[in-house]
Amino acid sequence: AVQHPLWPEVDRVVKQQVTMAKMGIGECGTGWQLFAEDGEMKMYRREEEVDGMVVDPLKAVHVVKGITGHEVCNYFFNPKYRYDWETTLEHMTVLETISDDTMVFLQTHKRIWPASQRDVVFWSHMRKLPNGQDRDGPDMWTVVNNSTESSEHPANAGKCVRIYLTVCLLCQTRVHPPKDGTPISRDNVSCKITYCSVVNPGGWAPASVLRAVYKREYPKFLKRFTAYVVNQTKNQPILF
Ligand SMILES: CCCCCc1ccc(-c2ccc(S(=O)(=O)CCO)cc2)cc1[C@H]1C[C@H]1c1ccccn1
Repeated sequence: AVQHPLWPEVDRVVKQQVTMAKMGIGECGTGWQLFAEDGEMKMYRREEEVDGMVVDPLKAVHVVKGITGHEVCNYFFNPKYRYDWETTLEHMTVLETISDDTMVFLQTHKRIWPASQRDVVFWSHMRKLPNGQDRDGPDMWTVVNNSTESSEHPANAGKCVRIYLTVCLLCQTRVHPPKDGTPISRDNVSCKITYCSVVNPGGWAPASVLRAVYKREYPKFLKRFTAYVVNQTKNQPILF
């Protein structure tokens, strides 16, 4: 089949992001600080500035009972659910559907005082990853979101400042088969979620404001999103 012009970039960025997401916090270089913890959820960030702008990379690890990696990635990737869990979203448009697992989005996010409102254009790709090592282990699933250009929606043409991001959601399903050989239920599955993101806020915003926003928004986002998936799937057959 004819390749979409974005495909080589999608494939390269997905492989690069999954490799980094698989690395433990210790292997990801130095300077990571734990900045939020809530039960199984641990959030780390590294303080980094590019041209005087805060672009702190973020890495969160969470283990959620009762859901699978395939289910988590479906609810993160599929636009029809996004308004349900993405609280900072003001508007979302699907600019292009490249395939059933690759789409291009335009999103405007709610303004965060005193900074100006932001928007973002990104491709989003969902993929099942071969479970290299232990053959019979459950698969891993990922969604990678990466900023891209759009000639119809040039950066900073309207009221919004364009932000640039790379996000990787990497999910590993864990099954704990019941001792008595009864069929597997949601009590026997859990999902290890690794969420990595680097957001360049585009135009200038005070470092103190950005860091306060990230500190507040990221834990809220991951807790709300995972609770949403648990609630959506609880009475449905398990999707491995
Ligand atoms: C002055 C603030 C400038 C930056 C505002 C802003 C915009 C978009 C985003 C963002 C855009 C996409 C994603 S995603 O993971 O791809 C899911 C799809 O929506 C994630 C986060 C983040 C933030 C920063 C608030 C911070 C923040 C952090 C987690 C959630 C919401 N807001």
